Amino acid sequence: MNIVVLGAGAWGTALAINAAGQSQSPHRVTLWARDEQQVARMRAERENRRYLPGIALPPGLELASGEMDLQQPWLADAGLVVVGTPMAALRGMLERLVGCTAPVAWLCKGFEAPRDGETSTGLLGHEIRARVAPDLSAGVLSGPSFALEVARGQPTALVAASEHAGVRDALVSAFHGPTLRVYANDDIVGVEVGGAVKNVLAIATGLCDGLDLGLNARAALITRGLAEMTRLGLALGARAETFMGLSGLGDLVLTATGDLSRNRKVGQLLARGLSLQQAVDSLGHVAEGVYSARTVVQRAQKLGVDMPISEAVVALLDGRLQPNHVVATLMGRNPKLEAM
Ligand SMILES: NC(=O)c1ccc[n+]([C@@H]2O[C@H](COP(=O)([O-])OP(=O)(O)OC[C@H]3O[C@@H](n4cnc5c(N)ncnc54)[C@H](O)[C@@H]3O)[C@@H](O)[C@H]2O)c1
Ligand SMILES: O=P(O)(O)OC[C@H](O)CO
Repeated sequence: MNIVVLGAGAWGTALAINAAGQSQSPHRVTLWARDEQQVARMRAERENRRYLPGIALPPGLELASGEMDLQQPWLADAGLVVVGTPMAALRGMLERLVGCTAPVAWLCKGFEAPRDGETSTGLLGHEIRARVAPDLSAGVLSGPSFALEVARGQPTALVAASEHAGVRDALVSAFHGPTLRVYANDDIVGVEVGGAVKNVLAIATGLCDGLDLGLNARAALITRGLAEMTRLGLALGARAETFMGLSGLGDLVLTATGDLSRNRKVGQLLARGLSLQQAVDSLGHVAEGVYSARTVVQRAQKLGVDMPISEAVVALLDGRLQPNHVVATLMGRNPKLEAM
């Protein structure tokens, strides 16, 4: 299969390395970045030092830069197009892929920021696709996966979610291999809600751990976070069992506890007294929870869904709640039934 990965950040590069680097890989893999200088350096160094330092690009991995449109020769015969940009760039990429006949999958996890102020709320990837490129066969590749571990070939399980069987099958054919298991799921709503909300919850557990509040508190945040993620997902039409899977519980546990997480790191840095801007600037990578948190809460409120942890994260990010008051605020709420 001819696989094209658009966006050479940490995750796009890691997946491209994985697909191109398998011994006797049946795939031809092209990694595209908009930054021509970055691609020139990657060609010279055979490494993506800015986003994935210390990992060699396999000899067979091809690199491309410049305009991204369907006329480009490296895109014309693609069997699968993977969009590896942050959520903020997904709409623009899908607009440029209108007319593409190959399956398309994005890797980003989050809600797009609202587009016209107070009147709209941010969208998940499949909702953007339905508006700008309804004829594309598309889906998402998600699940618990730190880019560095995938690039190193450490064992990982992902989930390919789409309403189109052809997209799920293409993702499995492209990436399932000795170190990656790719499961298929037709509940794209559930998979996308899990991927978006876990980033917000990881900010909360990063804060909790940064303040040394203990393992009990972290377990409580993860468990009650899973409950609120599930409530939002059900209200948006997802299936409950998806939240017990890779993109729900799996990615929540990884991101909320793993020190490779950028979202968790934001919480830890806020606990140390850094401002949000300082925390975001120090990462050098996108932390989608920072941009999705408000939308998670807005959409939950519109649907009448209670999401107290996400609300506390928004208050923290907005500066309305001081770091050392977040967990006390959550603990101070009235008792309730666990099932609610
Ligand atoms: N890093 C991970 O471990 C990981 C794992 C799973 C999912 N994700 C998700 O994948 C997405 C990308 O994450 P990442 O870690 O690769 O981010 P990153 O910050 O490492 O890199 C983002 C890349 O996107 C490029 N980009 C930004 N806007 C663009 C545009 N308009 N056009 C083209 N390229 C653009 C940047 O130049 C950069 O190369 C995020 O939504 C993230 O949540 C990341
Ligand atoms: O580093 P984070 O917090 O963006 O998380 C990366 C992946 O989404 C983990 O699955």
